[in-house]
Amino acid sequence: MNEVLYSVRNLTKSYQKRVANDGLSFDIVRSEIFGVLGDNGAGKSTLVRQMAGLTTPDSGSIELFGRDIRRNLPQLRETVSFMPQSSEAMNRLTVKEAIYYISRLRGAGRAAARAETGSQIDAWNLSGSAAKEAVKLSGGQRRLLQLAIATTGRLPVLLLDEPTNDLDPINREHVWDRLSAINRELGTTIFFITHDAQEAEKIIDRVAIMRDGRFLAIGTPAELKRAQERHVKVEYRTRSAGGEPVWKRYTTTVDDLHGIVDSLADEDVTDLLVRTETIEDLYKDYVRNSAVREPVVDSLPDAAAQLEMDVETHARHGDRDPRLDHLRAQRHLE
Ligand SMILES: Nc1ncnc2c1ncn2[C@@H]1O[C@H](COP(=O)(O)OP(=O)(O)OP(=O)(O)O)[C@@H](O)[C@H]1O
Repeated sequence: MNEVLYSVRNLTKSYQKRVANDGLSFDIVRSEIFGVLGDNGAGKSTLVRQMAGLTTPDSGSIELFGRDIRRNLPQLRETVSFMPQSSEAMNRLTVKEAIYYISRLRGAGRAAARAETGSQIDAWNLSGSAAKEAVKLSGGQRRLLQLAIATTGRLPVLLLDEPTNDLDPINREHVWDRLSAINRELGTTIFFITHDAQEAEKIIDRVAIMRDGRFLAIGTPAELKRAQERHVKVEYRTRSAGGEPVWKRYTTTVDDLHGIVDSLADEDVTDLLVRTETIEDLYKDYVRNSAVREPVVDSLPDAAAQLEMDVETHARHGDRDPRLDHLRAQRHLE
């Protein structure tokens, strides 16, 4: 059942002359995991802060369950838990106290709040710092505390502004696994902003790629990748150029892969990576080429056009290479 939970229409927000959100329209359905990727200053935090009712739009609307959020702030507070990029509100409380009081504020009795505090401390790898004041935590521990606070009380919607910022690789993986488990077990709807596309991709149902206050693309990872069908990335480090090792990177098709890999036999290759394209690759493509791309999934260039673009980019950079010649011959680009 695709019940629309959030409905955002023509949302516009400017700061002085800077347009931070430029006519955004999209829905979030119940129990989905929706991620927003975008470059610095794209307008992501502005968007999520408006969805949390903390910033007022200049124009457009944000509805939650069909009702304007600004006219229903009590409903918003009971339904939505927002984790900002940073917060000092709990600085003077210990980890244990912060979670306990949030649990109480969200309706738990004393015993239930104590139990929830214990389980949240375990769930978010905070047992080593339970008695520490928030102000004395490291950046990563503070992020884990923010996540513990956001998920305390099991509100049905989570809005998370960069949930894995400051975290080491193991905790990053843990956070994505945990968010996925919360979504699966409780049906929690999760909307987040991230720069951690590679990891986030594992749990995302839909993703939007944002730049200059607009969505360049929005859809499921499979929809966005449709245009890159059968595309693979080949990256290798070689010393054959003489002297210093250099990394070389190509986008190619599965059909052309054999020729490329065969040709590497004559090179002094020290590292080789062959992988399918990720959402992070798509994000970089969209952001770098945003001036020439149309802002909807349906108008993504087809696979051949994408390949042509990549090969031309290498050619413009004067990157002459036998493998590129091979590609050009294959695709009759010259
Ligand atoms: N309170 C504010 N006053 C003035 N300008 C602001 C304010 N908040 C954001 N902006 C501007 O609006 C634009 C979008 O900012 P926003 O924080 O939404 O971007 P972001 O995509 O979240 O960036 P980042 O990934 O760097 O966190 C930026 O140009 C920023 O300088």
